[in-house]
Amino acid sequence: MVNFISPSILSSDFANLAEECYNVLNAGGDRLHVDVMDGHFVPNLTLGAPILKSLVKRMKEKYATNAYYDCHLMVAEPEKWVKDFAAAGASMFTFHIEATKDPVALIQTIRGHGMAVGVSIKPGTPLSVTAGFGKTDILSMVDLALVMTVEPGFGGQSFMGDMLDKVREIRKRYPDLEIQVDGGVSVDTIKQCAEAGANNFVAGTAIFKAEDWAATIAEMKALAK
Ligand SMILES: O=C(CO)[C@H](O)[C@H](O)COP(=O)(O)O
Ligand SMILES: [Co+2]
Repeated sequence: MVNFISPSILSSDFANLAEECYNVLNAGGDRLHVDVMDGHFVPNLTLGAPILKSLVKRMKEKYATNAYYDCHLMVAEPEKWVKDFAAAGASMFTFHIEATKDPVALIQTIRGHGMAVGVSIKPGTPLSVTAGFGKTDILSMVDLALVMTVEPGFGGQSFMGDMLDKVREIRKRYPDLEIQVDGGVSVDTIKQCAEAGANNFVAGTAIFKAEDWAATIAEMKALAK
């Protein structure tokens, strides 16, 4: 299975966002993880589709780069933002299972707008919730499952190792599904994530606050093999 390192731009210098994104991809980052927070679903505010749109445009025009924009929507009513994120250039739209009443319809809407679909689950939410929306398990309908390894809302928090039980359970049931872990992932914690079955590793602080981004990403990749 292919592994991805997804640098979380939450820990980048927002005043130099495009340059930071270009540099982190050059340092070996595979996909850009864009944390969208609305001050309701989580107690923090970050960025929305207008900033993503400017970033996508600058990356194309200045750096000739078509990056993969993995957008993690930590928002209430994610349905409201599908159209805007698609228009802004999002590659993947990951919503929280706790934030919607009708994930099946939401998944169809996201796909209808040409984006890949991810579903995310907070630490306190049992995995069984994803099976509670009719006959079909939500995990069988998506491209990616995001297991939060911190309480969503802020970068720089401590990794919650007990969340890896969810990763193991998903991997057992879905051998080919992309499984992302997000929160506190670093050179110290990535190996256990990979061993549990994750193949997509979000890291903000661990990369952007490191002195040598390329060396850190290379080390993370080696540990995840
Ligand atoms: O979704 C998130 C927080 O809600 C971030 O993606 C995550 O916290 C990454 O930051 P760090 O690697 O610093 O923990
Ligand atoms: Co995130």
